[in-house]
Amino acid sequence: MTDAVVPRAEDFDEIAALLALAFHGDPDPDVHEVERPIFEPDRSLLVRDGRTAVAHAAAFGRDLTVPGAQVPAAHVSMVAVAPTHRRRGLLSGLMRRQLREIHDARREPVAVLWASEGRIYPRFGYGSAAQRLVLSADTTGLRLPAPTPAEGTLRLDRPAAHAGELARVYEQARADRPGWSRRDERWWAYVLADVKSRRGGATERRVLLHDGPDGLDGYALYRTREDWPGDIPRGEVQVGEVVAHTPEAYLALWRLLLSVDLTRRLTFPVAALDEPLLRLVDEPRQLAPVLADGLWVRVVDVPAALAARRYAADVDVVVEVADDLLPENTGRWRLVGGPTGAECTATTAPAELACDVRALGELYLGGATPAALAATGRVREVTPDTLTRLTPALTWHRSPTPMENF
Ligand SMILES: CC(=O)SCCNC(=O)CCNC(=O)[C@H](O)C(C)(C)COP(=O)(O)OP(=O)(O)OC[C@H]1O[C@@H](n2cnc3c(N)ncnc32)[C@H](O)[C@@H]1OP(=O)(O)O
Repeated sequence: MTDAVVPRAEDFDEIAALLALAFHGDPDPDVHEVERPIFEPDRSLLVRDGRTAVAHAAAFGRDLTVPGAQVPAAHVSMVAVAPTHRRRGLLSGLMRRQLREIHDARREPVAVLWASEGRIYPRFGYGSAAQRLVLSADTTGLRLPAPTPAEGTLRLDRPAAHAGELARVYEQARADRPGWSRRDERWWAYVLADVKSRRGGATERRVLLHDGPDGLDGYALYRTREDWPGDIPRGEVQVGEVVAHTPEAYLALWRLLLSVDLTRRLTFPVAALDEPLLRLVDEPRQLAPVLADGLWVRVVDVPAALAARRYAADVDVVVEVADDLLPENTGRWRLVGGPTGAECTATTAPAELACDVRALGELYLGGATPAALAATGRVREVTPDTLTRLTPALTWHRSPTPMENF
């Protein structure tokens, strides 16, 4: 078996075949053509046994919105180990090397990923940072507040014709949404790609565009799937993302999505924990929200990461961090910051709070409270009242949202 190597662009099909094997799919040239443009070979690591690819992990360079700022983040994905080579430490080797390379390059203070299973990544220091609600709604009789004249007009179309407009709406909203990643043209093409074999029996993707008084101010991406049990219409609306700048746009989009003729169900797997829809419908229980993990954050460079985000209130605290994989992070750090900026430096002062690097990841986007993590034992209050003092600074006015499973 070889040590992990950096693959070449032409190795992509082999890597895609390994991913298909690990994720129980068949190699699909249509999927390959969608994924090829986002593949960054020089950010990938590949292990071969003889001439066969047996393990792979990739990273993509994208900016991530964090509380009050944008941070370059290694977006880790395309992780797979062949069934014949699992549980021999190949993933562990790839994760260790990948984290070391991200750390030493000093460009990206954090790494992020979506996990196929929640138990895989905590051992590598990833913390569940942006949880989501998976909505599986029974829309029968579900009502929203009555429309007001301020609601604008809706247009329905194929998304590819509107990529530029969608990008503008998304980009404007993204600045205030921790957990959202920047999408350049390549990523918009990836997000809007609509491979037939991946539709699961649903229609092609559609875009619903809302025009308010100042033009386009919201959109929704969705599909529908027909279902006629016993000749009774029970179709499903599958919502991918909803972005709206105004309450009127938000309401108008959801009004249509919740009332598509011949449908009785709606799914939306990436609702925010503070999703307004839960407070708008007349029977929130019919949305049947289920809590799930979404975006996991690995703080790779503690002082750079803590200095890069903003804090909702002034903070001055000494934190003792433990990191088994990147020992440079282990030690005491003084964080001084607030709404306009922050500094984080090594210190010999006594610690007021102690935590492992996984807990820092959980706290990083402002979604978890220090007290909740103290209850897990991953955060320890050394000086009384530190948890109470820190909570308003570390949390944020919006729940972080895992917007896109990359
Ligand atoms: C960001 C993403 O791309 S997420 C996608 C991840 N990929 C997949 O889920 C595809 C299918 N699964 C796989 O390819 C492999 O099983 C992987 C990548 C999840 C794990 O690869 P492996 O090489 O088997 O992991 P490795 O041998 O390094 O395991 C390290 C430790 O994690 C544990 N572990 C690894 N995967 C899992 C799992 N799915 N569930 C539970 N424990 C796991 C191992 O038991 C081992 O524990 P130990 O150190 O206590 O013995």
